[in-house]
Amino acid sequence: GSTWANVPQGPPAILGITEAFKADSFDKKINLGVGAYRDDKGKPYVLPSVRAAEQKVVSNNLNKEYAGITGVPEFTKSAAVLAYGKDSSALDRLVITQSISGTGALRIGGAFLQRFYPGAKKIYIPNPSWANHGAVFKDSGLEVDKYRYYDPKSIGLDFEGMVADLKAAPKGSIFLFHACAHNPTGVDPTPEQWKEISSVVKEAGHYAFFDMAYQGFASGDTNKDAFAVRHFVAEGHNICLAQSFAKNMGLYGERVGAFSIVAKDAEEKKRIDSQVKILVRPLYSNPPIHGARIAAEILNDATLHKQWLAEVKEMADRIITMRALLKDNLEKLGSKHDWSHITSQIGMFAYTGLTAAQMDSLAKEHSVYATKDGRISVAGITSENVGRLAEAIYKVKG
Ligand SMILES: Cc1[nH+]cc(COP(=O)(O)O)c(CN[C@@H](CCC(=O)O)C(=O)O)c1O
Repeated sequence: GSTWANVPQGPPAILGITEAFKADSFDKKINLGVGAYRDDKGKPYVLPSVRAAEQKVVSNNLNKEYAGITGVPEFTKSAAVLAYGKDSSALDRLVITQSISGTGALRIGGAFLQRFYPGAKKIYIPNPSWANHGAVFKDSGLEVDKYRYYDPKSIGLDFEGMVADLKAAPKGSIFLFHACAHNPTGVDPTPEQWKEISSVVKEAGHYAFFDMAYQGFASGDTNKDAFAVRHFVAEGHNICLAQSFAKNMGLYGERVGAFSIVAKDAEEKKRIDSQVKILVRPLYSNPPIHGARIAAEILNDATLHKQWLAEVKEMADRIITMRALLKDNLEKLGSKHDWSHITSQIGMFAYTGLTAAQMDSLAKEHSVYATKDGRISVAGITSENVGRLAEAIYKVKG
């Protein structure tokens, strides 16, 4: 028999929605599946600041030699400042390595925790969380458990449940937090709630792992979106952090990210840094240089940095405008439901509260494609399709 006779058929991945969308011949079909920004014409958007930075990189005529194991230093140094803030006490005790975007950063983090975390090799992720979190940490060799996060009744944060689960977990547990723009719900703790979460985490001696895949893309302000990360560090949590530049710089396919660990001091930083290198070397040896060079140009050149901030704010503002338009259209159609969650949620996604069956009807009867959990990528909404989208939602939910 064949070598691979025992390989089972797996379920379709998240990107399966895109296949169904592509197969649909209806000319007004709408894809609200994948978490990638689209402009008001529904087209992928390459930020002008990214194009300009890329021109600069190309004109520098650099060679194509290997980067070091931890990547392009001009990138990792500036990514650290972006996340932690230029005056952060973390910067001189920070271990940071470039990664294969956010996913790669999470994977390095999971693998490092599996090797060296002194407590239980188990990570608690929010319920619900990004579809890939469970698999990334499971494949890292960690046990994965969930903490209460989303409240279907209020279509908001189950803050009491979250705090209760933080308190109930064994002391010194690892918790994963979305720094901003929670995926898939778009529901974030308020700054006040983050302060409470930080003290509960400190009280219980838990370890905080932040996933910041949308810095700047959530509110349009990179500092505001980094509040939770910076508050935790200021409160003395030596966190670890996964950064992605897929969305806020539109560098999706360039796979630009970073993984960092805040160490106690310079001596600890040296030890951790050596072990991160030992972990990364046999994984992929060293990361791709082109995207990191583009990101470094943007972050390190004052003019490009300013231009980029304006463009990332523009993307965030378009998303916020589409949220308001969808809510208004639903109300104009006469829907009696409270749709305030559509505008109170933040970031790429809106958790509509629609059931899997209703999401199925959206696809089958209305050619609107999104994941079964009721998540829609707001970036897929345009001023041209928002009316039809509202009608479709009104028809399946009322
Ligand atoms: C919270 C979160 N963390 C990490 C990542 C990883 O991104 P990257 O830097 O590209 O490795 C994503 C992308 N999630 C959106 C993109 C598609 C995907 O799932 O992947 C999404 O949920 O649609 C996240 O939403």
